[in-house]
This record gives sequence, C-alpha cells and structure tokens, in this order.
Amino acid sequence: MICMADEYQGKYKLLKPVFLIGFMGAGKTSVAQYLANVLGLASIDADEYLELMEDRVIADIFAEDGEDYFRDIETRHLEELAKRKLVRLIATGGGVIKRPANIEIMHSYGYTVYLGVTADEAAERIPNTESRPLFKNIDVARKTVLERMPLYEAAADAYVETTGRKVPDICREVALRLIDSGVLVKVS
Ligand SMILES: Nc1ncnc2c1ncn2[C@@H]1O[C@H](COP(=O)(O)OP(=O)(O)O)[C@@H](O)[C@H]1O
Ligand SMILES: O=C(O)C1=C[C@@H](OP(=O)(O)O)[C@@H](O)[C@H](O)C1
Ligand SMILES: [Mg+2]
Repeated sequence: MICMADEYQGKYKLLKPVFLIGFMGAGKTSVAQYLANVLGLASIDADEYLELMEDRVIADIFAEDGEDYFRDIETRHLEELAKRKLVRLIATGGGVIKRPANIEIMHSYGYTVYLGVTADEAAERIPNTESRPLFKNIDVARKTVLERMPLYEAAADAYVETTGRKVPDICREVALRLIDSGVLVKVS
C-alpha cells in the first residue's frame, strides 16, 4: 500500500471547493475524511450535514417524505455548503448528479472528482444497506450504476477508479489530480 503521510505531510490549501461524486460505496465519505486529515484541509460530508440540519437520518427522510423531497433539500444544502467562505473538501451523496441544478452548483463554485466503483465491489463494501435506501440489492445497484454512469462522467472534472484499491492509494491519486489541476496548493 502506498502511504501518503510522508510525501504529503504539511500544509495544503484548496483554492475552490472540491466535490467528491460517485456511486454509493465509492468511498466519498472515507476519502474526504482521510485526505482532510493528511493534508490539513477542512472537509464536510454533505449527507451528514443534511441529517444534522434536518434532525433526521436519510432513511427516515426517504421513508416519510420520499426521494423528491430529499433531492430538494439536498440541493438547498449543497448550494449553501458551496457558497461558504471556508473552502472545503465536500463528500456528496451518490445521487447528487440526478439534478442538473446540483451539477451547475458544483461547477460554478468548485471542482468535481468522480470516484468510480463497480456495483459488485460497492455491495461488498456496504453489506448493510439500511442507511442507503436506494441501494436496495445487487441487481438494483448494477442497474443504477449503469444508468448513472453517463451522469457521473459528464459531471466529472477528474476521474479516479477505486475498485480493488485501498483508501490511502486512492487519496494519493486524488491529491495528485488536484495538484495538477491547480486546485490544491502547498502553502508551507
Ligand atoms: N477503497 C475502499 N476499500 C474498501 N472499503 C472501502 C473503501 N472505501 C470505502 N470503504 C468502506 O466502504 C463503506 C462505504 O464507504 P463510504 O466512504 O461511506 O462511501 P460513500 O460515501 O461513497 O458511500 C465504508 O464501510 C468504508 O469503510
Ligand atoms: O446514491 C444515492 O442516491 C444516495 C446516496 C447516499 O449517499 P452515499 O453515496 O454517501 O452513500 C445518500 O445521499 C442517499 O442515501 C442517496
Ligand atoms: Mg457518503
């Protein structure tokens, strides 16, 4: 495994918000946390923020009010996070690309990194799908990945494959892509 710590220790800053996009289980939440810790960046998980603001877990929002309602509040909170003065690494929810307005928000304020994963590997990573109402089962997940693939691709400024790779290795590639694109810069 490639260890990021030695190469990347030090202070880095983001010049604009970075949005991690990709299917459920791609590792958006894990990669945002790991990268933020190693590089000393501010980060936030859009789903966790939404749950905090709404005082309900996502599974309950879907069960009580349905997906359209969830998507409306997802857009509202995404825009709010994108506009914040403190520039962050933002782990989005896997369905963020379903609304063109969300893609517009991410592109007008920041930079998107698409973390690719196969449905089969995502299912191995998240055997308990209770908190992810749209994962349902492997057949639905395979179909959803296929349907969403063109949306992720169209929305992506950069692409990093995660299948068969560990989080530190993925983070190293994400960091390199962000440095190459000029979005991530070293300050000391
Ligand atoms: N590269 C990886 N290899 C193995 N397990 C992973 C990897 N990335 C994430 N995981 C695990 O998969 C699960 C889902 O990861 P998470 O970061 O929540 O994905 P997402 O936010 O994209 O849905 C978690 O249990 C996490 O520890
Ligand atoms: O793909 C989706 O439609 C969703 C993904 C989830 O986030 P993760 O991708 O972090 O699991 C969460 O936003 C919600 O359950 C809907
Ligand atoms: Mg997540």
